[in-house]
Amino acid sequence: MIITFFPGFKWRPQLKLVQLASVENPFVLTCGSCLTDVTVAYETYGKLSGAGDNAILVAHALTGDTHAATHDQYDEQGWWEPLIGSGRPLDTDRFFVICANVLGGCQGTTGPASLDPTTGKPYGMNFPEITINDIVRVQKRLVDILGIRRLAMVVGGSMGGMQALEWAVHYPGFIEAAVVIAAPGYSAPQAIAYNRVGRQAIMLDPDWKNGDYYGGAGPEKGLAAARALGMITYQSEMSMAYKFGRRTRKGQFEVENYLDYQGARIVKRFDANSYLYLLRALDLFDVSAGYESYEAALSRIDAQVLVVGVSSDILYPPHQQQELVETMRRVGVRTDYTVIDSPHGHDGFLIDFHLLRPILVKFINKALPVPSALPLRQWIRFRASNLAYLGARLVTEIQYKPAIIDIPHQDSLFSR
Ligand SMILES: CC(=O)SCCNC(=O)CCNC(=O)[C@H](O)C(C)(C)COP(=O)(O)OP(=O)(O)OC[C@H]1O[C@@H](n2cnc3c(N)ncnc32)[C@H](O)[C@@H]1OP(=O)(O)O
Ligand SMILES: N[C@@H](CCO)C(=O)O
Repeated sequence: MIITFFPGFKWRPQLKLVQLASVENPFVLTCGSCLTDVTVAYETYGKLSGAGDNAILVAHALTGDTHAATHDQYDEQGWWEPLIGSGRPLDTDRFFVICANVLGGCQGTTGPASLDPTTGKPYGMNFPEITINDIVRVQKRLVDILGIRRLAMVVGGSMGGMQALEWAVHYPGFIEAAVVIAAPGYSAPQAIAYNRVGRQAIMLDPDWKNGDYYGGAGPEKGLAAARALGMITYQSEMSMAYKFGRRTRKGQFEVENYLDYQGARIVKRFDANSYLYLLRALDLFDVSAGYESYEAALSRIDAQVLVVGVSSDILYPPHQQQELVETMRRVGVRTDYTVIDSPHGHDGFLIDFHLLRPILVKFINKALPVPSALPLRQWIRFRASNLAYLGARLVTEIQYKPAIIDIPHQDSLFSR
């Protein structure tokens, strides 16, 4: 087993590592290349039932990791904290929740920063091209090894939503339900265009060194610029107006400070080569790849599917989800569709938990009904945690005033 070389890899006590490919059992990628060592990092919550049928796979987005939620009160909050846990929509009293770092990532799973067994050095750009289908097939090896007979559900937003859809198409009969949030059936040219510019920012940084920068300074400026571009596409005109208005600090607009901050943060926690490979996997995503047509691919689905769009998403706008939904319905897939009315843009799926909670609960109750009524204690805990969360969110919303209204125009900044 070879673990990742990336210094930003964050070890957590609950992280588990498993080797899913070896020389005897290689993993053949869509591009035809072979990986003879695939290690996957994952975290789990709750208990697997004796029948191995209560597992939910949570698929993370581009720079996500295995830590979707806390394991105990001392633990750091996860990126989907309000949705996973006892009494929450992905109820760990009932479900066994798994979140694995994707193939090509840098948080424990094999990716470009891992050591290439043939050279003993990090793969860098020798890492083969990967696709969402490859990511999902690695996850299938993981769930098989964990003793899961059939997944109750796969759920994710953005790149995670693409994985959920890919699961439904590639493994019909193995998953009961899929939730596809803020993701299309295939990447549109505009999304590919953003990714292209992001990749160029990294590759034009002299410190990128054709991907061979491990052990030295990496392309920090390039990665920060790529992330800044990404962050713009994850938000909306309205959310930026709300958050930053035209306020300035330290001689910059606040929105510039914000992008600088996000750029500085990504270089500490993410590997630039992983960023390149995963952006490419997003570009290549087309759930119909390898099938006769889009309809033919989607008609394979026998899971119940919930598609959720975010009203202000400029990256994968709701009309892309609507097209996916219409096609699925046309070919007979049981499909629910909702658009959350959010000002937060694409990343609303990481922010608007108060909107996602009831949608997920309703869908789970429908697609995965509880065999018998919930015990009273569990029901009370569920309702109480729902109310507490809604209360906290209401307070935040009230404080969240549109800053743009009373911010004076500052010409001086433009002459810098
Ligand atoms: C998707 C997965 O599977 S996991 C990956 C999820 N994580 C990410 O995407 C990381 C990058 N994205 C973010 O940080 C996003 O903030 C979200 C989507 C997670 C949350 O969004 P919001 O709640 O709207 O937070 P917001 O964007 O306002 O603030 C985020 C950070 O910017 C900082 N910030 C806000 N305004 C400014 C500013 N004007 N100048 C500098 N920094 C700022 C905040 O302090 C906060 O810092 P922290 O994360 O260290 O606490
Ligand atoms: N903000 C997400 C990407 C888009 O959803 C992430 O960094 O994973």
